[in-house]
Amino acid sequence: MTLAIEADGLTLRYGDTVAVDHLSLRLDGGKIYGLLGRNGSGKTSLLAAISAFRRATSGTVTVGGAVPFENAAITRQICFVRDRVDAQDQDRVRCVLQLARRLRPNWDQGYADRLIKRFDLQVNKRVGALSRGGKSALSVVLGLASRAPVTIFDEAYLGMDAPSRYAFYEELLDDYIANPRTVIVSTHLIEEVDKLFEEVMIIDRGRLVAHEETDTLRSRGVTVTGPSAAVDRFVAGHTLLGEQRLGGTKAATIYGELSDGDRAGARSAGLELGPMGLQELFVHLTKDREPAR
Ligand SMILES: Nc1ncnc2c1ncn2[C@@H]1O[C@H](COP(=O)(O)OP(=O)(O)OP(=O)(O)O)[C@@H](O)[C@H]1O
Repeated sequence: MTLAIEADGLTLRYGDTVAVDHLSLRLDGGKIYGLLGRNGSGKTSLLAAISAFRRATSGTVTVGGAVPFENAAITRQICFVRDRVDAQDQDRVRCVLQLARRLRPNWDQGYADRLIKRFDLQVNKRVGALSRGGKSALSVVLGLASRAPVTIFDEAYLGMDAPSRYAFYEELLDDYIANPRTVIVSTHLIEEVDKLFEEVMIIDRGRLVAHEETDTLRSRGVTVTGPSAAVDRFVAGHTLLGEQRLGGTKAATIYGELSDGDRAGARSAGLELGPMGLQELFVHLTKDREPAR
C-alpha cells in the first residue's frame, strides 16, 4: 500500500516559537525520502505532525488523503521512531517489542529476531538501562520490523556507532527493496546516507527550501578538480560553496549549472568535473543564520 503524504500551509507553534511555518509539500510515497535541516529547523515537528504526535496549529497534513490526528486507521499505518524510545524507563525491552508485535499489523517477528541479533539488542534489560546506542538499536528494530506503510526514522540511529549505523543503512535498503514502502529519514549525517535517498527535502526555520530528486539536487552544482591555479581561474565569477587543497591539487564546489562552453573549457584546461555533494548544498542553503538552540 502506498500512502501519499501532503501538507498544505502546515504551521506548528509552541507558544511564540514557530517550528513549522506555512509549509506545503507532497510526497507521492513508495520512496526513501531524506529530510535535512539544521538543529531546531523543525524536522521533528514536521514529522510529529505527519505521525499524528502533534496537531497542526493551522493548515493541514494528510496521509493517504486523511487527517492522521486521532485517526487510528491511519496512525496504525505510520511508525515514527526517534533516538529515544517512546516507552517507560522501567519497561523491559522484550515487553516493548511484544507490544509492537501486537499493535503493528505488518510486524515480522522473524525479521525482528534477526535484527535483535545483528544489533546486539539486550532484550532482558529495562529501557532506562540501555546505553544510548542500545536505545537507538531498539528504535531501529521497532522501525524496521514494523514494516509500516509509512516509516519515519527521526535521527533514530544517531546514537549508534559507525559500524551499527552502516548495518542499519544496509538493512533499511535491503528491506525496502524486498518490501517497498514510504520511508522518511531525518538526519544531519548527510554524507553517510545521501545515496539512500531518492528524494531530498531541506527545511530551514520551518520552511521548505528544497524538495527534489537527489540527482536533480546534486546537478545544481559541480565539483571541479585539478591543478590549483587552473581551478582558481575556472571558478572565478561562480558562486563558490567550498574548496579543499591537497598539495598542488584543488577541488572546488561551485553552485549553478555550467554551460556547454564552460564544460569544454574545463576539459581543455585538464580539469575534472563531478557532481556536488549534498552536504555542500545543504550548508549553502541553510547557512545564513546563527544555529538555533
Ligand atoms: N515541546 C516544545 N516546546 C517548545 N518549543 C519547542 C518544542 N519542541 C520544539 N520546539 C522548538 O521548535 C523549533 C523546532 O524544533 P524541532 O525539534 O522541530 O527541530 P529539529 O529540526 O528536529 O531540531 P534538532 O535537529 O535539533 O532535533 C525549535 O526552535 C525548538 O526549540
